[in-house]
Amino acid sequence: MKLPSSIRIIDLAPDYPVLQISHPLCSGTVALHGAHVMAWRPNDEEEVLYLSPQAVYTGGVPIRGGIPICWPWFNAHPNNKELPSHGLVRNVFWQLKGASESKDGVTIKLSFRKDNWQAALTIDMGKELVVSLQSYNPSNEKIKISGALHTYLNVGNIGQIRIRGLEASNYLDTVGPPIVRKQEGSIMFQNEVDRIYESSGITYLDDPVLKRTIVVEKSGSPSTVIWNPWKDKAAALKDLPDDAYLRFACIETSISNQSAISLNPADCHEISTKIRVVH
Ligand SMILES: O=P(O)(O)OC[C@H]1O[C@@H](O)[C@H](O)[C@@H](O)[C@@H]1O
Repeated sequence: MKLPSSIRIIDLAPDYPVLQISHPLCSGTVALHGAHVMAWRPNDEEEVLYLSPQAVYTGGVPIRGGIPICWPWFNAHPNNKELPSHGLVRNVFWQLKGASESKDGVTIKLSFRKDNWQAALTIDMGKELVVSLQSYNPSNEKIKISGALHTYLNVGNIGQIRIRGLEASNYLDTVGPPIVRKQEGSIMFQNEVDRIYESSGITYLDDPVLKRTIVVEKSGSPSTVIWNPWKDKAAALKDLPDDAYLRFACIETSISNQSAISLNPADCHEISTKIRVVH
């Protein structure tokens, strides 16, 4: 495939191709492995996504940071614990289907198919980042899908950020025995946070250290996951520096397993996340 001048392909590791985007409006990196947006920033901004300096670039290993695509289920499989966490597609190479550029940015298209699981991802990168995941049902039977666009956002200091937009939403708190709670006010981080909010609304991450607000809009997604592993869990993750929990918060455009979507034969469902920075 002939790539436009603002996109070039390099091997980050042997047999590990990534697309490097260098456009007048933005720069970024997309791995074919996992159809993974590893980095993105408008050219006048600091990096918007957090990418672990200890991320592993080998087939079969999910990349820590950026935007992992969790699909067709979220976290542990709902009834088969032997299957990989967060689905089938974050640790395999996707097919590159298209790459184009315009004055507004670049568009990259990737696809995945294994048996009756078929998905496509469109990445629009410019002053905003839009990632859209289409799930298809190529089979003759109804299938169920859930998952997440598991976005790691780069922050100045986790202890000083605040997430708005989920006030008054119910959430499933999964730190300890799962329990439903109601959000009071905005979210601040003082320990591990692992929550599935019932919300299809916009969220705002206010960062007084980097002096910016990251706005996350979404569609096709009935739940928003907020995650930070905090100190002990971060230390247990080999592909994350011990103190890296201070540097990111995940706001995940998701479909929880509880609200999995049924797809009839030939049906398609799209979830999409749109990220921008405001000052
Ligand atoms: O370590 P993984 O498989 O990438 O998962 C990271 C986290 O992903 C989040 O989406 C989940 O809510 C957490 O429970 C999980 O720990």
